[in-house]
Amino acid sequence: MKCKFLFTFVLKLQNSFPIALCVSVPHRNMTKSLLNYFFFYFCFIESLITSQQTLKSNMKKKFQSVFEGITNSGNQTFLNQIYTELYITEGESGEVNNEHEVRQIESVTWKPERPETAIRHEDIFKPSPGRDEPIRTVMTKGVAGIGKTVLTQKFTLDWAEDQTNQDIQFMFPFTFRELNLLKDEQFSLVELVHHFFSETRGISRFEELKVVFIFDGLDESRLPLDFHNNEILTDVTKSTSVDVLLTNLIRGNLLPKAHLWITTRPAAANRIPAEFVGMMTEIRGFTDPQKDEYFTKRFRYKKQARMVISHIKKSRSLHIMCHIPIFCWITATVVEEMLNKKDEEDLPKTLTEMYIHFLVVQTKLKVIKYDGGTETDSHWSPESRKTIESLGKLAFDQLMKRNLIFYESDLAECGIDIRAASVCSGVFTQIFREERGLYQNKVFCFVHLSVQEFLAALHVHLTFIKSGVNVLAKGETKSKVLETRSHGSSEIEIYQSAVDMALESPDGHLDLFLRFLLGLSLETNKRHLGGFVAQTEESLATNKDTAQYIKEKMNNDLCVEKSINLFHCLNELNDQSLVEEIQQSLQTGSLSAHQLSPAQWSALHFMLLSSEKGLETFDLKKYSASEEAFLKLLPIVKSCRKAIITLYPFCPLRLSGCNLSERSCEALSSLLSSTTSSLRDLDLSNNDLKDSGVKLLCSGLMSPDCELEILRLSGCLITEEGCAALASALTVNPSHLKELDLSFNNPGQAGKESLAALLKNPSFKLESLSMEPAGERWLTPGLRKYSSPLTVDLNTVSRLLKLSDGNRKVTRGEEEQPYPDHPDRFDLCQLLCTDGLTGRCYWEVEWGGRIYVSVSYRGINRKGVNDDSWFGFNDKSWSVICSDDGYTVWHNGRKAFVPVSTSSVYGRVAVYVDCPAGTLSFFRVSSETLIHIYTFNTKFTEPLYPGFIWSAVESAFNVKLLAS
Ligand SMILES: Nc1ncnc2c1ncn2[C@@H]1O[C@H](COP(=O)(O)OP(=O)(O)OP(=O)(O)O)[C@@H](O)[C@H]1O
Repeated sequence: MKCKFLFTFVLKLQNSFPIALCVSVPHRNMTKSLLNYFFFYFCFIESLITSQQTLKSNMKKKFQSVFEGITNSGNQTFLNQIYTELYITEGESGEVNNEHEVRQIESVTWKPERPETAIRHEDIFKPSPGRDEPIRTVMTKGVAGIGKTVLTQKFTLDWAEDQTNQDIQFMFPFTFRELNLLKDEQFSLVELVHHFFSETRGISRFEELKVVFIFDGLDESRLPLDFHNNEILTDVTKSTSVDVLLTNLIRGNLLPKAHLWITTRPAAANRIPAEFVGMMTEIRGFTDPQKDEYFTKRFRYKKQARMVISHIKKSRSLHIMCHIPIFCWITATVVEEMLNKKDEEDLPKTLTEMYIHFLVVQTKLKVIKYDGGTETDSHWSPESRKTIESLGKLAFDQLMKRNLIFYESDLAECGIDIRAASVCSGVFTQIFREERGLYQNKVFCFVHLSVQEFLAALHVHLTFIKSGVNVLAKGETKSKVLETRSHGSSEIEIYQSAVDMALESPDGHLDLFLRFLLGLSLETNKRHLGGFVAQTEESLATNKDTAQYIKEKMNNDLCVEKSINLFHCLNELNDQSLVEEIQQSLQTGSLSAHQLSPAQWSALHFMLLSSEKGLETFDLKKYSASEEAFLKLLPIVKSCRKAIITLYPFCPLRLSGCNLSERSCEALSSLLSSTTSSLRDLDLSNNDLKDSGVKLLCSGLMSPDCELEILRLSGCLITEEGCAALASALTVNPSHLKELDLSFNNPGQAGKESLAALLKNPSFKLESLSMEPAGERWLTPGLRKYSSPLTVDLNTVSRLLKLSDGNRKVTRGEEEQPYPDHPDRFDLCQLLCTDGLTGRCYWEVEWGGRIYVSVSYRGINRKGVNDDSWFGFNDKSWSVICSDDGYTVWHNGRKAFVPVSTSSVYGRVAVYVDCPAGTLSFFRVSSETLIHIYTFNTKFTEPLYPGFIWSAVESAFNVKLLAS
């Protein structure tokens, strides 16, 4: 058809309704009908704009304030005033997570595997780099109280206030909680929208509009969401059940161009098949700076904010929990009330303490606000006791059934009638909240799952104190407990059964409950509850027994998460023994893998992860030079480069001389190829990795995600084959590795050439390649390849020492020996060997009695009996003292290590020194195995000389130099 007239209108009526019309009119007569058409069209646009503006204005009113449990008392908290940016990440993982939700926030530091791209909330639908197509469905998961609802609220409010996402024409925020109430109703999609958003009643089609549907709280959905069996529906005007509507909307059968945002707690994320989720995001909570920001916003006075921040930083448990915004709010509520009356020192330090104060604050508020009482009146009136008791029972019963939301019938089961419940929720608004759904149905929930867990634990205590019944016991045992109560053994049974129950739960849903239960058993905490919970006599002894029981459980092979929770439990019981043990070992030197029990391992994990300073370099030898230790500490190795708390992304990984084998290479390879690995510097020297280990490592090295710059493989038993594997891995991934150390291996001519060629090739980043010394000699396993024979320097030998066995054995003599005068001779009972060491050297000696095995600069003082000449007591020498008290390491008069007693008066020690690297290591030798004692890291400025001291006049004290 030929075009006679062509009208082109480009109208921009309103930001979100840009209209471009390009109309060709085939005939002049058609102009009238065209104008008619425009008239109707503009009316339609105008009605859209009006609907949008009314909707925005209503949303502004609805979402400008946030529910914080105080709506009933008339106060308002403005969202924009308190809103603190959250750390949201994009992650592909749609995996089901069965862990307890509160514990997951702690374990974020343990799971840095998933890809991490931080996203700002307003960009949730924007395509991420490398992805062009728009995202239809975004799912955001996050644990209870992490801020999912607040986030969707902020997203909607920003839109309604014309701040962000103005290309979106309509936003429809739904909650599953409300949708549950329409479970048995029939609607078309359009009717459902009209039902909740009456402002849009003038609009009958949404296909051509840019709309966003938000569905908050999938975990609370009581709709079946049966994606497999629900009928297919494509007509937005056809009536059906809400469940069918939702499954079809999510599948994209209805409104395929709409955007969907679904939020959920992690455990329910899999209720929507992964194929219908375009992008998975996760709210990780507040980072450390965001926690500070939250408290700074929350408190009117800066001084108060500073005090709270410094207080929570002192307490590990509180600081971790403040990742969760709702816990920040609980902390702020409690601290605000207490700061007026108490010093910072008296503020709650453990989780249980914090929740007890929360309860006390709420109960006091009730006395003042609702009962007309004053601050000095007792807050534990019979009514408030009764209320707390009923809530406790409800909390416990529902927790055992895993219910977080309760209906009238649930309350009736606990003997709470609906009227009383309304009173509870009206009075203790911050503890128990009443949700009013459509049609005035009432649903109840605790303001946070942790509050339910706390009240449930309180219920267990109260029931036991009142009636002697252990509500955790089943059937017969319950009454047995009642009988045995008088014998004083039943209280501990409660704690033991709670520990067992928590350990049996696969998803840890009783973990926090257990922490509270144990926390409540402390006398100090009972005192905080001031008479509400009676004190029992045997508590102190019981606590000790419970702590012992927990430690025994920790020695069973538990998963990391479980033992971490038990560790928190010990903290609640005020039992610091495990931490102290580890702290002492760390302060004084090294930990041996063979000495650590599983419980101590958890303690070490916990302490490393909680280190406030973070890890700048991870040096495995500091903890334990063993493969077992490496594999156990791998989560920390990973977390030291990606974590919310300790962010040192480029920390070098020192694993030299740690007895690692192929097993570790596999783990390292996956670390190198993980998308989140920011490992740049890896030192694997002096591990017997062999070619097979290097090949495994190469698969990580060639991954496009590996950005390693420095790799040290010196003394790793590598031959031509390993070098070839390295050369081909670098050919695949040539752009990162700058430094490769392959000295003390046997690369052969071919190996040397293949790698040297890369050095010359400009397309490779490689700048430094060390391959000397090289040769067959370096294929001897372990450090013995560096063996160097020792020769006693006869001019240095004290006259108190006697030589025998061709000068290889030295004994403390009873009489002075007639050695000639010499300026190098020691007055002290010690000697030095002849050759000054400058490279890598290793030697072994047998000792008997009490002997110092040392290295020293030649310039050490020879005359007189003073610290200047005594090995280990000046800055020129280093010693390990070997005796039946154990091994102690000394330098410059300072003791570096106090290990457990050896209770043996003779033994074998090995010394390894790498002069250029500045490392000096001492080992105990037990059936040819080297057990690491201590490593000094320093800078040697002169050649080193091996030496020995005999510290007492005992002829049995001797040193035997072992042949290499
Ligand atoms: N970004 C934020 N800034 C300030 N406070 C916040 C923020 N997010 C959450 N909060 C606080 O935490 C409380 C709980 O948040 P919210 O209800 O959004 O959690 P949720 O993840 O939806 O939890 P649930 O899964 O239990 O429904 C809020 O009432 C508010 O006090």
